[in-house]
Parts: sequence; C-alpha cells; structure tokens
Amino acid sequence: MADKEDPKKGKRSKGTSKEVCGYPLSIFFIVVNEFCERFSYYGMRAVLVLYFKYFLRWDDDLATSIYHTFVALCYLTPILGAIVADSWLGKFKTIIYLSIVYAIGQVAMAVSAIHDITDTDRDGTPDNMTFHVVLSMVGLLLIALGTGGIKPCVAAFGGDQFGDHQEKQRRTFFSVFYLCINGGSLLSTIITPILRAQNCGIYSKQKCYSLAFGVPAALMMVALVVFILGSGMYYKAKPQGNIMLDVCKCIGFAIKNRYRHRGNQYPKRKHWMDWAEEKYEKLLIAQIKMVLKVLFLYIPLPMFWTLFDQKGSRWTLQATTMNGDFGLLVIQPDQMQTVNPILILTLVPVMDSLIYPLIKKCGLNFTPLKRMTVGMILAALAFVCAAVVQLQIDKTLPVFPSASQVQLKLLNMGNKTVTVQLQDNEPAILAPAQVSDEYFVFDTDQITVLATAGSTTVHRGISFTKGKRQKLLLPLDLNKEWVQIDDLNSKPEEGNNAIRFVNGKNAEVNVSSAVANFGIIQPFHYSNYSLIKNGKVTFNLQSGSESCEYSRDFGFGSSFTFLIPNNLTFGQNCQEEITSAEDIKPNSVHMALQIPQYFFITAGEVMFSVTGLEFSYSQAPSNMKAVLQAGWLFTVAIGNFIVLIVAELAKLPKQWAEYVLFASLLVAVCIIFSIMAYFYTYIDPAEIEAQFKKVDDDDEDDKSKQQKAEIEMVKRDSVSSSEDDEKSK
Ligand SMILES: N[C@@H](CC(=O)O)C(=O)NCC(=O)O
Repeated sequence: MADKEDPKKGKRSKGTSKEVCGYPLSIFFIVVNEFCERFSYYGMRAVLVLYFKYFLRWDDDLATSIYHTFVALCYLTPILGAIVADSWLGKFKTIIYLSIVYAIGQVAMAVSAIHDITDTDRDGTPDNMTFHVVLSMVGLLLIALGTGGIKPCVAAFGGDQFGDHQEKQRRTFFSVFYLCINGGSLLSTIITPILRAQNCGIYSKQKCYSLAFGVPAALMMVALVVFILGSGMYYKAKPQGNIMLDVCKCIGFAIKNRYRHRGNQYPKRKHWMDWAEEKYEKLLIAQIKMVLKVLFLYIPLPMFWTLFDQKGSRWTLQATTMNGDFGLLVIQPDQMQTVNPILILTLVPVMDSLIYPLIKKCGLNFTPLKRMTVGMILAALAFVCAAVVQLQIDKTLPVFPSASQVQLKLLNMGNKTVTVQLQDNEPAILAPAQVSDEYFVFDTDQITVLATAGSTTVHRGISFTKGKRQKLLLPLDLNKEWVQIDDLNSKPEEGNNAIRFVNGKNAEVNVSSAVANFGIIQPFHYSNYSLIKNGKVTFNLQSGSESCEYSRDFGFGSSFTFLIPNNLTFGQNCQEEITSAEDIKPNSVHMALQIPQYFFITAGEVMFSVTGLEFSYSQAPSNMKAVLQAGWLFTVAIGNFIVLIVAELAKLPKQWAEYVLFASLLVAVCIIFSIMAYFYTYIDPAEIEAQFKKVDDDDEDDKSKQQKAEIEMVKRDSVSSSEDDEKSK
C-alpha cells in the first residue's frame, strides 16, 4: 500500500489512519494493545514462582528452574515470530493468530490454578496434582509462543505506521511504547499479588491463584480486541521474504566456499564472508559483516540477563522471608518487583535529561558500549547488596534439626516448679506454666529424662524421630503420661504465622478468634496449628460459663505455642496469664532493605538494556534491524538458561554465596566485554550502504555505457556491412 498524499496538507501517514496532532490514529490501538499485553505477561509472571511453590508444592530450586526455563522460552520464540511475520503471514496476521494462542495459554493457567477441580475429598488441596502440573505447563508453553512470537512484531508494526517524514513522531512513539510496557508491568505487579492473596474456592477457600492468572487472561483478550478494532486503519506491509533465511544461506555459502578453496594455491580474501562474493551481492555481504560484528559483541551479554531476571525468582523468594509491614500498607513479597518499573519510569527521564547531558558537559565521551559496561557493574553491585541482605536474613532464621538430630523444648503444664535433667545437660528449672527458651539439641533418638516437682521424681526414657522438632509437655502429675508434640520444622509459608494452644487446665477450653477457630481443647491437650496473617488478633477463651480475651500482635513468618495455665482465673488478668513460646521468630529483616538491590539492578537496566537496544538499532543495516532485535532478545533467553546451569552446577548450600558467585561471574564477563568494546569501531550503516549503492550505480552506468557502445558497434558493423554489400553490388 502506498503512502497517501493530501495535496493541501502534504504527506500523510501510511495506511488509512487519520492523524491526531501529527500522529497516525492507528498507533493508539497499538499502544493500548502493548499496555494490556505487558500487563498480562508481567502480572502472570509476578505470581508464577509462588504458584509453583505454594500451589504445585515444588521446592525453591525446581520453582526457580522452571521459572527461568519459561522466561528463556519467551525470548527464544521471537525468532520464530519474526520468521513467520516476514516470510509468510505478515506482522498483522502474526500478531492476531499468536495473540489467540497467548490468550488460550493464559486461560489454561487460570484453570490450572482452580484447586476445586480435583479436590474430591474437599480438604482444600488438589488431589490430582498431575492434572494441574500438565495444564499449567501447556499454558506456559502457549504463553511463551504467543508473547515471544508477537514481541518483535508489535513494536515494528507500530513503527511501520509512520511515513518517512515522521521520524520525530516515530521516536516519540517508541518512548511512549517503552513507558506503556512499564506502566502495564507496574500496574499488574501491584494488582495480581493482591488477587493471589485473596481466598476463593467452591468447596474450600484457598489462595486465589486462579483470579491472579484469570485477570491477565482477560487483559490479553482485551489486548486482542483492541488490536482488531484498529484493523481498518493500519498500514499492513506485505511480507518481504525472509531476510534471516537469506542471511543464513549467505553465511552457509561463504563457509562452504571457503572450505572448498582451502589450499594454499587460492589467494586469501580480506574477510571470510568475502567467500560469498561468487553468489551474493556485495551489499548483502557488507550488511552481514556489520551484523556479525555486533553479534560477536553480544556474546558476553547473556550474563547480565542471568542476574537481571532473578528478581522474579530468587529475589521474590528472598522477600518471603522478610517483613513487609510498611506502616500504612503491607507489601506482598511478589509486589516488591514493582520497584523495578517504578524506578524505570523515573530513571529513564532523569538519565536522559540530566545525567547523560551532565556527563557530556564534563567533556566525557560516555559511548553506548561504556554505558553498557557500567550497567553490568551496577547489576553485579545489586547482587552484592542481595548477598548482604541474605546474610542479615540468615542470622534471624531458625536453625532446624539436621536429619540426624532431634530438637526438644520443655513445657511445664503444672502449677509447681519442675527441675528437668535431659541426658547429661545442666538441669533446667521451669516455673509453673513456663516453656524452656531454647531448643535442646540431641544427636540420638533415645534420651533419658529426670524430672522433679516437689517430692515427686520421675525417671524415664523417651524416643524421638530424628530430624524433628518437638515439645515435651510435662503434666501436673509427673507420674501421668508425658505428651510429645511435633513443632513446625520450617518457616510458615507466605509470611503467615502458625499458632496453636496447649490447654494446661483441668477442664475443656474453647478457643476462637475472628480469623481462626481452634475448637474445644481437652484438658492437658493441644490444638492443631492455625495460620494467621500479620496484625492484631484477639482470641476468646471460654471454659463453661467463664471466658476471657487474649490479644496479640503478629508479624510475618512466626510460630507460637500459647499455654493456658492450670490456674487461669478467666478474670481481668487473662492477658498476663497466658504464656507464650516463640518457637519460630517472626521475619525481622525489613523488605525495604531490598530497595538498594532493586535500585542498582534498574539503574543497570537503563544503562545496559535501553542503551543496548538503541546501539543494536543504530549499528544494524536498514534491512536487518529485526535480525539484530531477535539476536538481542536471544541473549535474554541464553541468560535465563545460564541461571539454570550455574545454580545446578554450583549447588551452593548458602543463598548469599550463590548471589556472590553470580556477581563475580558478571564482573569477570564485564572485563571481557570492556576489552571487546575497546576494539569495536562504531559505524554508520547508512553511509556504508550508500557507498555500495553508489558503486552499484556506477557499475550500472558502466554497464549501460558498455551496452550503448556495443549497440553502436553492432549498428556501425551493420552499417559498414551494408555499405560493403552496396559496394560489392
Ligand atoms: N523494566 C522491564 C519491565 C519489568 O521488568 O517490569 C522492561 O521494560 N522490559 C521490557 C519489555 O519489553 O518487557
């Protein structure tokens, strides 16, 4: 379709789109489509690792591995999308078809997260986990195909809508496009974690992952509808054949031809790509040389993405062990990822309008490759910060028993002081209703206990299961049964607090609260654990006609055992009379401590990613900009595979050590990159292409001159031969 021209207004944008303030109206649909699509993608991605961990019950390592495999796939499929669009369907149809695939994938994810589908015994947990795993994996595959496939098409399709005279508007469009990406990502990363934290279900209420995936699915459908609505206004360039295929064929021919002429008798050529000259145009060969130069520089880049993309996996898991109470609002671990788009929206304008001009004023030549090097160093710094935060968290985490150990706490349910000697330990003295502060640790599953209360002394042998944490409940009468109860052996998940009550009274006690019901607890018995969110909770204790209230503030990730003492009076003093055992301390390291690492990684992203995209675009020949974009996205895919390989090979027992390892690897790669960058010479592809075109034109001129001369000669020959004929006659 040719550009439309209005004789009065001059050139108009391509397609049938009207213009608003000099911009084709059609780009409005493309920008809204991108906003909704990125909302869908980042919203789903924000809760993905927690869905793996808490819904599918995978461990941290498996959850991280599958997460990065998925992200890697999302960045491998752009090559496929570019090939389909360029050589077969065109960008418009490719976007439509792959968006449908994408939306089906999102719906599959939402359905896979409905626990009621297989919860036949209605206990709140899925009974056929295979169904949920298979459906979610199919969903993720479709999403990876859809999101990656349309990625190289949408921005380029937007760019296509502008005429050659709208260079300035096209640049503004790309900036707005990038802001839309981060606007969509910001909004969805706030919203989907909130939806995930809700309870929903038919038979039982569970965390609402289905809604957290359902809303992104709906947004993807909106994205598709908005894109289709603009259909009549778009400029739809016809597929122009696959340049990627041409590039591959030309490279293949150069290699084959070089191999065929490998003997000393053949003169050397300046560049190995020159061996394609026999079959391919010089211009194409020169363009491929430019692309290869940039692709060679890409080799160290995946390491940046290896670190960058861990904010959605390792960093989110790190946040689950932290305190998200920001006073006015409580932040979910997965919501911390919003810090990245927030910082992008502020840092990009600050860098462009303040920092870079300031550096230029200081007379420094801050070239794109130097910026990218600094970006890498900033990302490494971010991981050093993450390691420091991890060390702080580790200090506050409980030490759970190893597989060969047993940990034991004592709880005196009686109203006399008890002296207890465990094996050869120092005797512990427990006042009435007191719990020992720390766990006793044993490397055996059999211990002897000597307990004395008043004139009663009892000597018993107790057996344990190794690897467990337990509490030994010492009864009012030591001669009666000693109850052993299991304590939690890991931090309660998702920042919840695990609470239970032990009834030391000689009568039944009913314990309830607005958030959890512990039911009737038999004398000298205990309730199950209930999971409670952070905040203040008031428990109501009732025994016969007597009752009292006990209130308590909870943080994140703690576990408490509350003891109702034998002599509880149910009077005013109930608040003071209940004894509490803090079995697992609440998360005390604040999530705000993750902000420095987010700041460094985002500053790194602005310097590395935004500059890198611009660099790739500026150094690519006119017809191979998409090839380099696909190459750039491919580095993201490789980066995500490296996470899997390094994490699998290193298998470091301490998370902080893994962070330091990644930071060190990036610094090493950064040194290699800076050496490569030092030897890189910037080019102007348009100028080089123009030279080749001029040579071609000159050749063309020479050819036509030669042709004319030949015709003249033929004419002259024929004239002279006819003259000869005449003469001979
Ligand atoms: N800063 C990211 C968005 C995010 O991680 O929230 C970004 O701009 N990514 C580029 C994209 O195309 O998604």
